[in-house]
Amino acid sequence: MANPTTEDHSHIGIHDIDEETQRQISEKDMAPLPGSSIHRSSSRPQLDVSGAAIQGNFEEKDPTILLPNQSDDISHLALDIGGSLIKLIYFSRHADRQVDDRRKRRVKERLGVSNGNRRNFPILGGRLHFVKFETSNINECLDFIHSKQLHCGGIDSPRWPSDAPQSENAVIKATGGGAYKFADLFKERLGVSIEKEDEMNCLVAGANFLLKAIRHEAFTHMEGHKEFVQIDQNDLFPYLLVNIGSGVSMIKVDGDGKFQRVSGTNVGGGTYWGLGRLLTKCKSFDELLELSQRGDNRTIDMLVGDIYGGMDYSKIGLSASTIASSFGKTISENKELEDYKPEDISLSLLRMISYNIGQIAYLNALRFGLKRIFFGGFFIRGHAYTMDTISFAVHFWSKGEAQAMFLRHEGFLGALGAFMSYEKHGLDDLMVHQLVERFPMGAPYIGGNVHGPPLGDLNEKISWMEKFVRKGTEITAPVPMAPPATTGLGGFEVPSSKGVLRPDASKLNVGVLHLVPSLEVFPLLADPKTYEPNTIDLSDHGELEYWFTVLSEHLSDLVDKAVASEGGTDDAKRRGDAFARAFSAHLARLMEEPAAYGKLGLANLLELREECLREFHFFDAYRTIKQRENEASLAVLPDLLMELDSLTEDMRLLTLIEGVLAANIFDWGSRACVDLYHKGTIIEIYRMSRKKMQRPWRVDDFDAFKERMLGSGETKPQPHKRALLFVDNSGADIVLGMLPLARELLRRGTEVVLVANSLPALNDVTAMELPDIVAEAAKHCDILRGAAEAGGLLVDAMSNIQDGSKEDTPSVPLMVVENGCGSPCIDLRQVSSELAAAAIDADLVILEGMGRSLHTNYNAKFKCDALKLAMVKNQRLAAKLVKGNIYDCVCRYEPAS
Ligand SMILES: CC(C)(COP(=O)(O)O)[C@@H](O)C(=O)NCCC(=O)O
Ligand SMILES: [Mn+2]
Repeated sequence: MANPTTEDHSHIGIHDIDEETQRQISEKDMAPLPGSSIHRSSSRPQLDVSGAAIQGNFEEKDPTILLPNQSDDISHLALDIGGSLIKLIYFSRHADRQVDDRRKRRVKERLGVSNGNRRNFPILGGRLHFVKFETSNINECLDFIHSKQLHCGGIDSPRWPSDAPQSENAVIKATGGGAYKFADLFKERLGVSIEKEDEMNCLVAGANFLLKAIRHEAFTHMEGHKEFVQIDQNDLFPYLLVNIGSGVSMIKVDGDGKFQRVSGTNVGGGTYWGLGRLLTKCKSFDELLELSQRGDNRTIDMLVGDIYGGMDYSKIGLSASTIASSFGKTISENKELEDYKPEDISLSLLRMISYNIGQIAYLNALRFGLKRIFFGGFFIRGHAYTMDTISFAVHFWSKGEAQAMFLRHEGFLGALGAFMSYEKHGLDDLMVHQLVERFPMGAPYIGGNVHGPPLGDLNEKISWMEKFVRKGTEITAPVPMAPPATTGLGGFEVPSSKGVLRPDASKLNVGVLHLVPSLEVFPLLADPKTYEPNTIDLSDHGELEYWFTVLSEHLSDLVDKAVASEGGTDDAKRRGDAFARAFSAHLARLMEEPAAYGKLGLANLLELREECLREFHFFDAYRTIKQRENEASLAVLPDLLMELDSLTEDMRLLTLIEGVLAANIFDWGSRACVDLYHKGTIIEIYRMSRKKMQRPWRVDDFDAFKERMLGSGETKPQPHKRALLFVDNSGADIVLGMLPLARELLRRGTEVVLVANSLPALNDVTAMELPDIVAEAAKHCDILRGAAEAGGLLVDAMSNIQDGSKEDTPSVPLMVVENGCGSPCIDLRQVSSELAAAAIDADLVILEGMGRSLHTNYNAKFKCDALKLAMVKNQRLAAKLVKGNIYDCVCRYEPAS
């Protein structure tokens, strides 16, 4: 079976080259390379449609079109070269992993699935990576571009550029002063020309894109507390954009491309860094910032209390601790520069500049009647004190009327804007649900700098992880960053954080953006705007700590499984180690700052684990377990079906639901359950679990569900037209639980769509595995067979049906669709287009399992009838969610809302 990988870099072929050799190669190869440039007939990139061909099925609606002669490379890279920092954004395509999956094609034919709602280039998805460098180390940036071949397509590109025709006209989009200053250097070293884009245009385009397309982009930061703000796309304008770079620009933004620079100040990041360097002898901006963490500005600043003998000046609302004059105290004391602590100077300076910017920003907002102010630029660096001070100034002067907001991709506005100016990629109409932010994985860490994006090559990733280990405790996370420092009330007190701002704290604070054009919002959500997938709020620290511990404790077991799934080879062990380190590092990182990559829920943590496994090429750690359990369960299925068929309709429905709940015990993600599995065979545990199914369950809406299904008294209700069954685990769960339930629905004339994972996660069954399981089950059951045939599921799998008792009665179809994710949970804001298409005619949704119906979606409301079925296999969750105990069951039925 082909591995459904998220990316496949095997074509890169540099596994065998060690790092040192690679470095040497890239050093000596820095002259323009043959093949490093491409044809450009004008400064605007244009599509070369010669030789265009449809990829895949011709009959498909909106098929992918391959342009073999189109160099899509240039749009892979854009830069913002500022006075102190270079910000780089590049795009890597998802490697083409189209498998000849007939199930997919059948589903498309049957359901009329489109390629999402996007028709433009690029039809294929990809990733946006964010990287930055010190401008003074521009060579490091050039090395990076060169080593990843970003100027000619990138190593992630399906087309390796060696055969690309050479031209003098290769172009990279760039903004910022350095686009002018370093143009010759780029030409000389990489053989590419820089096309300059207007800085203000870029800032605005970048900010608009982020605010519209990224779910948790904007946040407030007051008194150390970070809160994400949901921006309504239709109510975004006007706003004030304050970009704090070396200097500060204040821009009134009225729409896309509609803006005016209304003000600015020359007192900005450059002032802090310049003055700070002179006064403290610090060698870098980050060092200066780190120093401020330990400072006390009261030794430098003149406070109201200093003037009023320790008293507040309450008549005009000034507390004793308010700063009356920044640096004012130094005039009255007979001291020299050396007598002051550099820490105190740095803090005082930081506060003075941040406050001043906040105040000027507010005055400009007032001038134009703007309520919202977004602050961006690399001066902020996600630094709590800076944000608190700015927020305080805005809040104070506006008397709470205006609000300062910050952007997670604060430093990349200009670079993003430059990237957007390549007209052909059509990023401008991306929707929030088509972008998935993922944790940056195994980022390279060179000379104290995190270089952000995932490394293309597995071997590289592993050796970086090994390097982390060699460096010992110094590095706890691939992307180290500032602790959640709080600065006390209004940013006026001494920073209270005991944490140390690491020297490389501000390097990166964002994940990798995955562009998945085919994702859609699940159409049956009652209110997508208010939908929140996560049930458990991890902003509660106790909760966070608990789940971190659970995942950490589970880790060694998981590594064993993963390594075994790859044959237990030395290579697998090495990857297993690297995976464990990377995952622990991410956990440590998130423990320090849970909101580092946007709002964090339990579902994100569980998905992170799966992503991390895939990153180290463990594509299906539970493969053997799943196979074993499927076989064992399929062997007893005929007996179960016979037993069910002997029951009355009422009893059968109850037994079926009991069966689903009982079989949900087979969950390799639960510590308690895994311990159980040592105590008996699958069938023994299944029997035991079924015996314990005493009603009432902890949440028990069975009677209401039964009434909807069977009616009461004489009246027989209409059967549902189509049911979507979100299935969970392999083995007994799917074979003895969900399939028999599906069969019952089919028997009653309801079409059934089994919704399964696109990628493996724990022991969950995947959409790719389901057709074979259904085919096996159908060998023993006419209902399943007829329906699977009607749904086009059996065409390949059923060539050798054993019992010849095929009936010709027309049947409602049984189908399988993928859900678009590879996690034990599901975020219904981002599902596959085939699931979205299948949902159109559905009037019943059944969510099964802890991940899909408890951790996520327990509180989700649907436009149609919904049934949530799960066994709670964790004591804490049972207590918290249903005030019950481990192994309690949930059968929650909610009619259409
Ligand atoms: C990962 C899971 C959500 C999977 O459960 P499922 O959806 O298969 O019912 C669950 O196993 C879980 O929450 N495990 C961690 C908690 C524990 O080990 O107790
Ligand atoms: Mn599961």
